[in-house]
Amino acid sequence: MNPLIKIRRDLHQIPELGFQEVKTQAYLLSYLKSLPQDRITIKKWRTGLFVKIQGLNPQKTIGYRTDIDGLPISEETGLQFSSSHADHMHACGHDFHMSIALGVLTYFTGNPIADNLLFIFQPAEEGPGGAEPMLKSEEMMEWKPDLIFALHIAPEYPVGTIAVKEGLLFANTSELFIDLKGKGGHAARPHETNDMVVAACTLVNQLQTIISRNVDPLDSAVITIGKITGGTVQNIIAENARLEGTIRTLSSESMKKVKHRIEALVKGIEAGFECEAVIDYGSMYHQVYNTESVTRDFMKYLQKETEVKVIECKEAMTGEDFGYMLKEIPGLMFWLGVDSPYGLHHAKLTPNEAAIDVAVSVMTSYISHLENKI
Ligand SMILES: CC(=O)N[C@@H](CCC[C@H](N)C(=O)O)C(=O)O
Repeated sequence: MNPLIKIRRDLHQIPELGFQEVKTQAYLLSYLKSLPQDRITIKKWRTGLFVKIQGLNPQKTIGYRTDIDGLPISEETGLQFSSSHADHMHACGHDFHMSIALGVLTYFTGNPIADNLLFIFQPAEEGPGGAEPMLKSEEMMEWKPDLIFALHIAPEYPVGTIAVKEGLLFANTSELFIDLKGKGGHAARPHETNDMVVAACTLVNQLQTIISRNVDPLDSAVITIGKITGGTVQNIIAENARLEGTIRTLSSESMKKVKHRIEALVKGIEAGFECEAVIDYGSMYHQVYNTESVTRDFMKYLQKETEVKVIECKEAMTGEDFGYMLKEIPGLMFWLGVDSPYGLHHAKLTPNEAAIDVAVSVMTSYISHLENKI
C-alpha cells in the first residue's frame, strides 16, 4: 500500500479533539523519528509540533501548516479503518492534511533545497484554536517563515482539481454560547415558572431575523445554532437552556453588527421571559485572506507546470484559524478536490485517497520552484 495512504488510515482511526491530540502527536513523532535526522529539528508545542528542515544555503524559510484535530462526530462510513475512538471522527479531512504534510516533509528530507522549511502540525483548528497561540510561541519567533501555505480538502471538487482565489477565501468566525436561566417547576403549573425551553426556541427564531433583516442583502453572514440543551425530564418545566452556535461574516464590521443585534435580542428575551442570559463568544477566527501576488504566482505555476485543473473559486463561509497565520505571513490556502458525496463535518465523509499524491506532488514541485525566489 502507498505509505501515505497507510498513514492516513492509521491517523483516521485515532481522531482526538483540540488540545487532546496525544496519540496523534505520538504517531507523528514516531514517523518523524524514522526519517533521516541530519537536517531535521523537531520541537513539541503542546499537542502539536514544529519541524524544521535546515536548508542548504537558506535565504528564507518556507512554512507549511497542517491541522491535526478531529471532531465530536460518530463515524458512519462503514470503512474498515473507521475511527476507533467512539463519537470522534476525522470528518474535516485533517487525517488527509497530516499525511500530505508528512509526504511533503519526507520528500524534502531526501531532497533538501536552499531554503529552510518549517512544517507546523497545529492542534485545535476546530476549536478553540491553535494557530493564534502557536504564532505567538517562542518556536515561531525563532523559526518564523517568510511565506506560508496550507490546504483544505474539498469534497465538492473532483480529484485532480485545486480551487483557490486571491484575497478573501474563508469568513470571519465567532463561536456563540448563550445560557438562559429562569424558574423551573411543575409541568402542569406553567404560570408559576419562566420556561427556558420556550425562551430558547423563541430566541433561535429571532436570531434568524438578524441575517434576513439586519445584514445588507449584498453582504453575507451566517448564524447557525448547532446544539440546544435544556431541562431535565418531560414533566418538569426547564429552569435552564443553552444554545451553542457559530457566527460567520465576510467582514469584521458585519461581525460587530451581528453581535450587537444578538445582544439586543438577548436583552429582549431577558425582559420578555423575566430570565437571566449570559452570552459567551468562545473563540474567534480571523478571515483567511490569500496574499494576491503569491496566489497569482501559485495559480500561474500550477496551470503551466502541472496537470491539475485550477479553478478560481468564490469565498466560503467556512472558518479556519490559519487566517491568523496569513494575517502575519504572506501565503495562501487552497481547496484540494477529494470528490466525496458527503461533505465536511458529515459522518459519512469519504474523501478519495488518490488526492493525497496529487497534493504532495503539487506542493513539492511548487515549494522547489520557490527556492531562491523571494
Ligand atoms: C474548515 C472548517 O470546517 N473549519 C471550522 C472552524 C470552526 C471554528 C469555530 N469552532 C466555530 O465554530 O466558529 C468551521 O466550522 O468552519
